[in-house]
Amino acid sequence: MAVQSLQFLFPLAHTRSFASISLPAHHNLRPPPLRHPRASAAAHRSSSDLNPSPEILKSDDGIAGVAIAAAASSIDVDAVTEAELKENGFRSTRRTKLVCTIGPATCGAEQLEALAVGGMNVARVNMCHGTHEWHRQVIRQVRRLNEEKGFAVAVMMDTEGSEIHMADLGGFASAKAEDGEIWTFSVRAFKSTLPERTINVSYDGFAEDVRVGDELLVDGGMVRFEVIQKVGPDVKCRCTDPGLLLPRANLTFWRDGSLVQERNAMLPTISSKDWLDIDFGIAEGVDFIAVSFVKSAEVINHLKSYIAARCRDREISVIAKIESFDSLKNLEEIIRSSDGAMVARGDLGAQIPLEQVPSVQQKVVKICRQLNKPVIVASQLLESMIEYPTPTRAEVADVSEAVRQRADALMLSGESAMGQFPEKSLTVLRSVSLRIERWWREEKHYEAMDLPEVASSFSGKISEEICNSAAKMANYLEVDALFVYTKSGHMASLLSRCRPDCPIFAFTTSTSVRRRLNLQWGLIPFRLTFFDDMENNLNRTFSLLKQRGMIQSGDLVIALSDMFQSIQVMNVP
Ligand SMILES: Nc1ncnc2c1ncn2[C@@H]1O[C@H](COP(=O)(O)OP(=O)(O)OP(=O)(O)O)[C@@H](O)[C@H]1O
Ligand SMILES: CC(=O)C(=O)O
Ligand SMILES: [K+]
Ligand SMILES: [Mg+2]
Repeated sequence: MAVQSLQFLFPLAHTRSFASISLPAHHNLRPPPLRHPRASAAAHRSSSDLNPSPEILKSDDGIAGVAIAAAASSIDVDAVTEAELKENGFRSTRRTKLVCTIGPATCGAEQLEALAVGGMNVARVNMCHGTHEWHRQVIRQVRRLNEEKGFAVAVMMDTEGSEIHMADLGGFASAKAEDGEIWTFSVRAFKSTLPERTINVSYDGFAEDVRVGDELLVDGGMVRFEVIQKVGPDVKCRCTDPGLLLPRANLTFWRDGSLVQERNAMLPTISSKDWLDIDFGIAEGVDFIAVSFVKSAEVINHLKSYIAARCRDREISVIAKIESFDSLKNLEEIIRSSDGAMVARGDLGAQIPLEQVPSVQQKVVKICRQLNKPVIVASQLLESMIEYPTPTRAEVADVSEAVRQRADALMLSGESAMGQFPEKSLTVLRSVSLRIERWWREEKHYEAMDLPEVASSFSGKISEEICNSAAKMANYLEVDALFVYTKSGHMASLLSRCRPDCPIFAFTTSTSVRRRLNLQWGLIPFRLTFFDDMENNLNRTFSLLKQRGMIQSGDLVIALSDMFQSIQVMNVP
């Protein structure tokens, strides 16, 4: 095996510090091959275009349907990635991850499997809707699919939060508000059916807080009303922008062009109902908890210590949803304390003027990258596909922009939860991501982003330097893949932060770390039992991956490990 290795052996407290560079004698330092043959072959093969092409996920042996056992001697591979790798080659695997909100349109076993085959990396359940029983079924179904069919789909639970929202629509899936119609928003408890054109509101102080003349925005402005009269607990409003009212839609009210935050500003970010949902999520083993309407870092820290005290053997990542006016005031501090962030553009667009949403998105994506936190861009990416089978050109441009910003993940909401074309929507996200990523690589559009140091310890600094250097080397040498052996997943995420040109194969010992890595840009997570030495790990990985046809002799890889703090460059034997 041709190996060049660069090792930084991190000193334990009682050993002496030294760094070594070892090169096997037979191997000369030579200029890099201009283009690796495998890489150029892959680049010429079209991975996919805008036309839905589900066949890219099928392989000759129908791998997506093959069960993969988790024995100590084997490797757990995402069946979908495996098929994508075989089909498209290393360089053309998708780097942008995809999150799908699960709802009535996608909660069945077959629909969930279709999403997993279509490239869903994370399934999101929104606690604003549905019962615990419903959510439990979905979560268990995802787990079953992972176990039986070799997927590595992670589960994200999204809290309701205690902002003001409408109640259910008395059993109706939606209601149409027409221009000029008078609707009543009320906090009264109606015993039997709701009177016509009446909406129940979740927040008791509603009628006291609003004033005649205020503008009421449903779902971030999808429907608008003007408050015309207050009668006790009832608020009469005239519809000024018609549209569809959906159950439990968010409500905000504006006065003289500014968002009104009266007593509702005192509502807790995590309500008592949210705490019950969080307990439920912990018990069901979710991988991520996304916290709605985060206002400060304290709430994130509080939740993290709550989780740490309850799950000793595994971790749950806490994602801060950036969707409130207040979150923008403490943005950096919130992101720093969290394990990732979501640009939740739906509610965000109801709390700040719409024209500010794109710049906030760009800012959040950038801060997350700098602080090494995964970031999800969410809401209305393909909104028209709730009803229609093709996206608008503007939606495709929006998706492209998020991919171009190199966000870790894109999310479907209503498109997959209750739309008519969930799988097609996912196909559009997948093919636009692949196409834009490839274009970006071909055009060599590297943005020079300063990556400030994030490590707090000396050993952390070494890991960070190793990852930064390895990513640079990978681009320069045009290697086929970076291999990283990491127990905690940290070194994999540091590599992902560099957004290298080649995919990152992340090997980890834990299925839970593996699922959580599935949210991060460019990472292809595998589960593997580690040996104590790197040589054995590499040899076994090569032979397992070669057996599956995922790598070939001669492929050029750079391997890193957080156990040995080393960089090795080699051709697959
Ligand atoms: N579990 C569910 N059961 C029923 N309907 C659901 C469910 N999850 C989502 N939906 C439907 O899909 C729509 C979009 O989902 P989404 O998760 O974006 O919710 P949302 O109500 O807009 O809130 P959020 O701001 O938390 O995203 C919802 O408005 C709802 O109509
Ligand atoms: C995703 C979400 O919560 C929003 O966009 O509001
Ligand atoms: K929510
Ligand atoms: Mg929201």
